[in-house]
Amino acid sequence: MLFGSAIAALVGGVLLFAAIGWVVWRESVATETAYAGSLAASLGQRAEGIFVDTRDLLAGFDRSDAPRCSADHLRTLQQAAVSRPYIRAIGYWQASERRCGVGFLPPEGLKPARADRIYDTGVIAWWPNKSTEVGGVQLFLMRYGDHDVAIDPRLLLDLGPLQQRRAGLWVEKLRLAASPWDAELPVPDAVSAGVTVDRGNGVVVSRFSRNDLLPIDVIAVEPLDSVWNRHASTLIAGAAFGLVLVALWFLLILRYSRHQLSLATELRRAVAGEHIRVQYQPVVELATGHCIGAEVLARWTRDDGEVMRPDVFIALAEEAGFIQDVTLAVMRIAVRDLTQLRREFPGIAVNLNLAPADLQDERVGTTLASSLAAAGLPPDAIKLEITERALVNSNTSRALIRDFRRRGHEVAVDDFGTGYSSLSYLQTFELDVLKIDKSFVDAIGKEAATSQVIVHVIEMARSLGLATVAEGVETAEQERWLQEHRVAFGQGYYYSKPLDLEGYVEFLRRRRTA
Ligand SMILES: Nc1nc2c(ncn2[C@@H]2O[C@@H]3COP(=O)(O)O[C@H]4[C@@H](O)[C@H](n5cnc6c(=O)[nH]c(N)nc65)O[C@@H]4COP(=O)(O)O[C@H]3[C@H]2O)c(=O)[nH]1
Repeated sequence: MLFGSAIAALVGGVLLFAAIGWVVWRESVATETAYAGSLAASLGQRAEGIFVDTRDLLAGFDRSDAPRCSADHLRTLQQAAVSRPYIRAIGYWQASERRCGVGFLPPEGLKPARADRIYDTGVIAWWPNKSTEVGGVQLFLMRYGDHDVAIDPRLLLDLGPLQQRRAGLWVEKLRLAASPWDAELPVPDAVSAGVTVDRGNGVVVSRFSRNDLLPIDVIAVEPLDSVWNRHASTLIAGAAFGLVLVALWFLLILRYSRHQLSLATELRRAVAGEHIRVQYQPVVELATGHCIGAEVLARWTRDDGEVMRPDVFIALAEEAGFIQDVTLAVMRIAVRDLTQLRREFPGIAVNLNLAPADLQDERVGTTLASSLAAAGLPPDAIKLEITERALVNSNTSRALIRDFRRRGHEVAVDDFGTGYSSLSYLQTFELDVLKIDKSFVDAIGKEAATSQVIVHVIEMARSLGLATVAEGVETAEQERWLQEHRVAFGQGYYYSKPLDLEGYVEFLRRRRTA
């Protein structure tokens, strides 16, 4: 069972780790996808900017007063060409002939053939071809007004550190530039605008299109692998860290489980070896101050002297499945002590705590009956306390409670108010006493919301015909309040802490003489 929870913890840890990994990976892909989209846009906007700047430059030349092809005119053109790396030459046209120009030109000057396009924007374009080739590079010519420029198309894409990315620039259907220059790229018509994740080909493809001056398209392609490569180190570091955490978590759970397991074994040994002790906490009649009995509380001191709290070791025995052995051990001591107590204090009774598992079969009931009979004690010498969570809706527990009462035991519901039992639910069980939980008694005289709940609990008990015992009474003020509200019995440090048998006998003697 304990190892079961260790395995569950491991599976939970691994699942959590996987979930975190998946989210990190998805975020990485999303970031990269967004970046790939913005890559096409930024490359496209830059190319567009070059065209617009060039058009403005050419318009400026047309406005200049310098006599055409004069030294002044050519100097102005030269300055403009030098300051723009993508401009290889600037020329002046008269009618349909290039008259003069500057730049890196063949000896006979540029003699471009017929223009390829004349756009409504006033731009005239020559696609790169043999007649625009200078120094082995076919240039893109763009004329506006009476001037033109020869642009090195390779410089239209500022590629920067592209890594495994590929990008291309199209003007109309013509691929003007690409990086790398022979990059395999889909044509713009085959790609929808924006960003597309093409898992089949393992790429993210983005397209940017603009038609302000010329119709341009930029396609950028990014392999999904490169997303992994870029984020691999972060993911691996995260994974390693996560694995270390899961391993630590598992070791911790394993250690805890082993500790619990060895603790359970030690407890089982203590129960079998009759090393479980008990203490008695007096229950007092509030109207008279008489002690009418006590609650039996189990005590366990470990082999190394450590005193274990009962709510810890009772839960451990429940989890490990031998709580009935603990109940029977406590019962044996209580019956033995009762024979002594009853000689001096006839009519005294003790309350025995039953765990939910004690109400699942008849073992506790039959052993209790035979033990009492063997000791010559009447059944009313032992009252039974059942926690609210033991009042499960089972026919067995209902029948067993009925049997206990038929045999003459009073049955109390313990820690009432800490569970979710309603009045109508309680009605379905045959009970005698309702023990009001300490948390409600604590709230007496305080402004806490629970301070009102106790009033309802008392009324509820009354309407069901149940006697009431207030648990955890610590002050005279609480006692007074409980008396005023006609609560029958009280138990708590105000009267006494749990006592060994000798201490309890002393307590009873003092109360008798008081
Ligand atoms: N602060 C404070 N505490 C007070 C006061 N009056 C009583 N108590 C404590 O409240 C607990 C009352 O027992 P419980 O509600 O049945 O709660 C018990 C009961 O549920 C369980 N338990 C103890 N013995 C047995 C047993 O033999 N069998 C089963 N099944 N459960 C047991 O362990 C729980 C804890 O027991 P204990 O540690 O002995 O703690 C006891 C007692 O020492 C008070 O005025 N102030």
